[in-house]
Amino acid sequence: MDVQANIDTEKLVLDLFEVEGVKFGNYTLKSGVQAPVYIDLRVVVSYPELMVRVSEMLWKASQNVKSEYKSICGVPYTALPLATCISAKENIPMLIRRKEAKGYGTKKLIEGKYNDGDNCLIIEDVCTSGSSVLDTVQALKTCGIKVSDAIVLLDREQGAVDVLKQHGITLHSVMGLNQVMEILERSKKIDCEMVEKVRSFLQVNRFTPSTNTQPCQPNQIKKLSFTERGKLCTNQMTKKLFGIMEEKKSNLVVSADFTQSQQILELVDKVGPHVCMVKTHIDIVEDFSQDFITKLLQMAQKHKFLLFEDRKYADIGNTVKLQYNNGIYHVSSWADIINAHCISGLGVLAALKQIGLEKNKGCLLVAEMSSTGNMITAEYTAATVKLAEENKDFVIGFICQNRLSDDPTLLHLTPGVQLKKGSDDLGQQYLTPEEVISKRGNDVIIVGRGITQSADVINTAIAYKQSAYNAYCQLLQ
Ligand SMILES: O=c1ccn([C@@H]2O[C@H](COP(=O)(O)O)[C@@H](O)[C@H]2O)c(=O)[nH]1
Repeated sequence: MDVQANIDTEKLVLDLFEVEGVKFGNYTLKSGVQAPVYIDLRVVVSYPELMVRVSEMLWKASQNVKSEYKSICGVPYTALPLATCISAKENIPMLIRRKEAKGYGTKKLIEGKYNDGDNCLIIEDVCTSGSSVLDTVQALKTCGIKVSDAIVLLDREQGAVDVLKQHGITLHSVMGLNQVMEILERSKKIDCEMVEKVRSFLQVNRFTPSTNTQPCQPNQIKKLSFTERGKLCTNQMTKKLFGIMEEKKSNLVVSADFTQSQQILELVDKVGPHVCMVKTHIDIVEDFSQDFITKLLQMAQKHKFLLFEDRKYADIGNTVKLQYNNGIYHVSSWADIINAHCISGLGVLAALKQIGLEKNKGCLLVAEMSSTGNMITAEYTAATVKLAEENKDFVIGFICQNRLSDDPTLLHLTPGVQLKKGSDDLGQQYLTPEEVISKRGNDVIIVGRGITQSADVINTAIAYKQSAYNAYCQLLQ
């Protein structure tokens, strides 16, 4: 690094420290991990001179990029104004990645002009694992745009270089966290104790490139208890569910797939003390009545469980809205949780949200299915996970077969569970509770016929509950 670059970096670090862009203390990161240092470059928009300086340094670092590129794209949101400054000053076209689910208009993931096969340079403010860069790369790829390089102002040096390399992307950084620490210690802004604390944090908390493209393995998942995960949630429904699971020591959902309301009520009264949730298919009930719903709600209160209507909404937004709120079932009036396939686009989620959000309801996205030959692809699952991560105000997790997201505030609920591995004669496939929780790293088992068709419903429910909860406890050790 030349002398001038060193001076510029040092000044920038001190200025960022002054405006609290770099902070020390005890911070909970997105992954749920506690960190002694937090970098928050969102503040630079309030200091235009600083913002220009940061963008100039990013541009300087981009001079090391060997590949040609047609445009730049900032990772939303913090790097958006930085990319805008570079684009305007250097006269290089910019692309914008749309982050929110947009249920109307052109539904474009990427705004701006581009051609198939164009190369785009990514601009980012801070890199930890490289996952935010990869999200933007994925969105660009969906539109036929290639990415070979990314520029970041501050690399936290926790493994992003290797993770991105595995995806064919070279990460160029203006500075690393260790360099930031050296500058701040030299300038007496922090003491050597803090430097040591951050260094050992960086050593222990490293992200490594995955060895395959399969969903993350349980041993990669942070060993947080349901209570600890509940504390990280801002979504009240997720928080509530984590609380019930811990209090009742149950990560069991029973699927009450009976066609007579009395059968359901009898089942629910027996298994209620042992489950965190009861799942219904309300449209198979032949004698549906408001009185049945009233009694079901009373049971839910008596035994402290949530009600999940497994309707799997999948139509266009307007229809879904009517299905959720109207008809004879008025699902939104009694079900705490519903679920949806996002096959028809973002309108489904937008519609359910319009009704459910103000009633404090939760939604699970169907990301994988248990049935043999189902047509869900890896790309569809990945897109569903992204949608969930971007809509956590309403989405509480997934219906899935594997752990799909390492976000501790998203729940993974798995149907297709019996005490013995097997299948039925209509394509349903069963895994054991241990396989689902310990090996695959999911949170909750959903059991239907394994319990409902047993001669001893109560003791069978207890056996499933203990098996799933013990598997969860073992993961924590
Ligand atoms: O992929 C999926 C999604 C939902 N289900 C539902 O779960 C229960 C399973 O019942 P079992 O009697 O335990 O087979 C049922 O209500 C399904 O509609 C699923 O099985 N797989």
